[in-house]
Amino acid sequence: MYTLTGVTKTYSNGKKAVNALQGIDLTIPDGQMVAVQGPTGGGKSTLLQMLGALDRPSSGSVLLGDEDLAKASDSRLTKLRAGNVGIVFQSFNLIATLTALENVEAALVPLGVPKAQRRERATAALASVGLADRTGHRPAELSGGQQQRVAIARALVKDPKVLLADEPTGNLDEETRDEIIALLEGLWRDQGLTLVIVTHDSQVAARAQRRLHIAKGKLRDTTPVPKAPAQARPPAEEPPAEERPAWSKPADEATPPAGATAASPAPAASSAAAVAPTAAVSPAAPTDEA
Ligand SMILES: Nc1ncnc2c1ncn2[C@@H]1O[C@H](COP(=O)(O)OP(=O)(O)OP(=O)(O)O)[C@@H](O)[C@H]1O
Repeated sequence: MYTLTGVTKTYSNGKKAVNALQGIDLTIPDGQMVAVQGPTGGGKSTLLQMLGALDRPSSGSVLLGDEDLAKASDSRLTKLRAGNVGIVFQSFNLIATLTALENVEAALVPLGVPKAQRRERATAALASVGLADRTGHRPAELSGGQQQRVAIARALVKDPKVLLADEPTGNLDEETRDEIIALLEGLWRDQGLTLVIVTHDSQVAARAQRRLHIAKGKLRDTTPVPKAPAQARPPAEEPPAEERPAWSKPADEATPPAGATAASPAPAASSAAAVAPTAAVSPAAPTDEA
């Protein structure tokens, strides 16, 4: 689980300081799928860098579990990143001279995984993204969607708890975008990952359980609140005829003919209690619907 409290990030661009994050408070429970949207320069990538332990905040705390990433040493951050977090970028960031298998294996080198295991795990990771038959191809021999699959396999081969994706579909056509999002959703559901996707694409964001919006370094939770089902018109307040005093009954009702039944009470109003926006706050057990 992430707990961010009062997170700020200020960059100094020459003489001018840029407040990229301005007092972010955010909790992300384990296993939640979160989309982060917002205008260019709003602070999305900076937030992702904080979550991915790629950078430290200027102030505030970023807890991953109970470890404060803001206070961890450089070597500890590297370890935390390697063991817990997989990151996928818009531009794939694959090494051009290596095959798909070698690109994925390379992620395990800093973890000290022996060569034979690296090969085995990388082969399995590529199979899990549907590329079992492309392990020997170099990036230039793969389509954009396939390259992104390699990048996803490279992020997942470390068996992370968290997968962060910065515009993962930004360089892809619509059909490939849908395939990659379906793949990420499937991996999220099957592996119980926490998945945070930065995206400009509302259709991608709509798939997430939780939606955040960041502009000028300030964060808002914009998860849509589910609409309560349409309510039936409330029944008249009038009590059933048999409970009314005789003087209030219409003449033909006041003395029912023998054998006639009493008027039925009006149907009870449906108990359409408003549905709370659970997705915005609850831990996100991946569901079968996703
Ligand atoms: N390394 C850096 N040095 C200086 N300024 C930076 C740095 N990284 C980001 N910024 C500035 O911080 C602000 C937030 O940038 P960030 O990349 O987080 O925005 P973003 O929402 O991801 O934008 P985009 O959608 O264009 O990628 C911007 O004004 C940007 O210019």
